Amino acid sequence: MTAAGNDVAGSTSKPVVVAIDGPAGSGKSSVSRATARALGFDYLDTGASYRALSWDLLDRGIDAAEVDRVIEELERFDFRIGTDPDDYYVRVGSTDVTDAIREPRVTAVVSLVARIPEVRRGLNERFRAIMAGTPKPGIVAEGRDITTVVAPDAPVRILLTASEEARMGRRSKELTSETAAAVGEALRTRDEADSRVVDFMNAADGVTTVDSTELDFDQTVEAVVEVVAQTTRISHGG
Ligand SMILES: Nc1ncnc2c1ncn2[C@@H]1O[C@H](COP(=O)(O)OP(=O)(O)O)[C@@H](O)[C@H]1O
Ligand SMILES: Nc1ccn([C@@H]2O[C@H](COP(=O)(O)OP(=O)(O)O)[C@@H](O)[C@H]2O)c(=O)n1
Repeated sequence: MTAAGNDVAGSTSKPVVVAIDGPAGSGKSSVSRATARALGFDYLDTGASYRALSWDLLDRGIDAAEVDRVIEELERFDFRIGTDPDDYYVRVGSTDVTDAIREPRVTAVVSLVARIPEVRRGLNERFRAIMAGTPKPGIVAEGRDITTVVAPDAPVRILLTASEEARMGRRSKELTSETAAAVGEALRTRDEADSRVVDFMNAADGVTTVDSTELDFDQTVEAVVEVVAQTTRISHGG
């Protein structure tokens, strides 16, 4: 798999980027991580950085609507993320926020933070630096605008979708502190807000759609790995 990855890039020095976008609950994080593991690649969860910045703003009592203060905070935002699929962590300064960034209070403000263009530009620069700096032969990067804005030239670009019902069902299974109805409503509201900023519901030109509605987790990972393998074959002229 490692050698195949280098073939996609056509070089041993430039890491292969597998870009994956999709709505909340489509399986981006879990499927991307498992795909990275299967390919011997790194894994970049871009949503975690939007969440970490949101956590940091809440921690400092900064209102996400105060755009100037958010931008100021972004400049000093000391953020670290683990890109090894077997060693995932998220840190802000010396605080481990891996679990805290999933709390509903963070989820509730993240779209407000993510709609600020300066925030997107600043974080995108960090994502590109992380992708370019991976010591692995490739990196699976997932979010909402990886296939279109962050890495539009990636050799493999995938839109991972699932029906709203399936996505809500998966999410309500994992968050036990909230009712299924509350989880569903929060997810719908967030997708709506996020969709106003970037289109992650329709595949852009050249982006392959993987619909996981009828697939279980392992089948979804296999489907994504197959898209990567197909790209490799195409690059070989076969
Ligand atoms: N194809 C699938 N079938 C069933 N459950 C899945 C599938 N893909 C992902 N999941 C589960 O759904 C939940 C949401 O997945 P996650 O990776 O967090 O999605 P996202 O990052 O797109 O919000 C997780 O608990 C994950 O294990
Ligand atoms: N590339 C990205 C990734 C996330 N985001 C924002 O970050 C939030 C959290 O992303 P996430 O990937 O952790 O969300 P889930 O789909 O895992 O719930 C999203 O709701 C978006 O507001 C973004 O704007 N662009």
